[in-house]
Amino acid sequence: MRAALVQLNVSDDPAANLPRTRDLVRAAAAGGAGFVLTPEVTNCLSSSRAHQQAVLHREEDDPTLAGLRDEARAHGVWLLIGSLALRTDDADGRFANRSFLIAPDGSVAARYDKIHMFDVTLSETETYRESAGYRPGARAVVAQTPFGRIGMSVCYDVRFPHLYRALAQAGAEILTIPAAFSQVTGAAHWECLLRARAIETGCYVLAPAQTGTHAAGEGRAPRRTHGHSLAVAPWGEVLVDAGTEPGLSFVDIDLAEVTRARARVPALTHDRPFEGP
Ligand SMILES: O=C(O)CNC(=O)[C@H](CS)NC(=O)CCC(=O)C(=O)O
Repeated sequence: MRAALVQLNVSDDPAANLPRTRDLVRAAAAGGAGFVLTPEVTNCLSSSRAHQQAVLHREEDDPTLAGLRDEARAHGVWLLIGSLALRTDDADGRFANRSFLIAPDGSVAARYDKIHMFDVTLSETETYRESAGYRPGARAVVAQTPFGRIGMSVCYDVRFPHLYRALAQAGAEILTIPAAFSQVTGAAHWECLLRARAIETGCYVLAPAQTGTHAAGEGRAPRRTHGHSLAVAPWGEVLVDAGTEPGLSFVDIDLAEVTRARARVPALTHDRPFEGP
């Protein structure tokens, strides 16, 4: 099975982003991919709550979701929409950071709300308060496809290894980790974290990423993301690194590699109870 990682440089204008994303999904299908993956916040990357209020939709009427479901159906591909920023009915007005698995008939096969919120002060000039704008999820999701079971996650989740252990122990063979990783932490941690999650679980890791400079809204410095969409094999080798330009990367998935890695080092079955600390 061939997968394609779509690397994007989205703006804060969902209507401008969608045609570019559709073109890349179409090109991925034309290139033989049966599974296409897009990054976190495929519809809109914005740090301005006011702007998000103006341009974001609910799941039921989100044009990016509708357009990409059409694209999956038109080409008969499985599609992981890394995430969409969506309105919710929450009283506090927070959005959902929701990942979707779309089946080749265009239906929603699974959805996952990002659990861990990036509330981090990287420096005096770079702070993130994701939980102020987004409502965290509270449910881990494994979804069945004809080419393997998918353990879903988003971006900052990658720093919480117990989530991935739970996904793998629940049957996941492919972990999806779509991201909009910051340039600073990406340079320091991204590849290492992704390879560790693959090695610990004996899963493929597919991590489509945002890249480059993004508009940030009034009075804020532009956001910079790391790029380097990555595919990692269950034994830990990097199979594909997309660099920093938007575009497509293809990778072949063979579930026999999952079996082989886990047979060589069956750590996933060696958990032991312990007291303390
Ligand atoms: O804000 C949005 O609209 C979309 N969400 C994101 O870009 C999120 C939260 S700010 N980014 C991350 O989780 C980066 C994690 C990261 O960089 C790390 O773990 O080092």
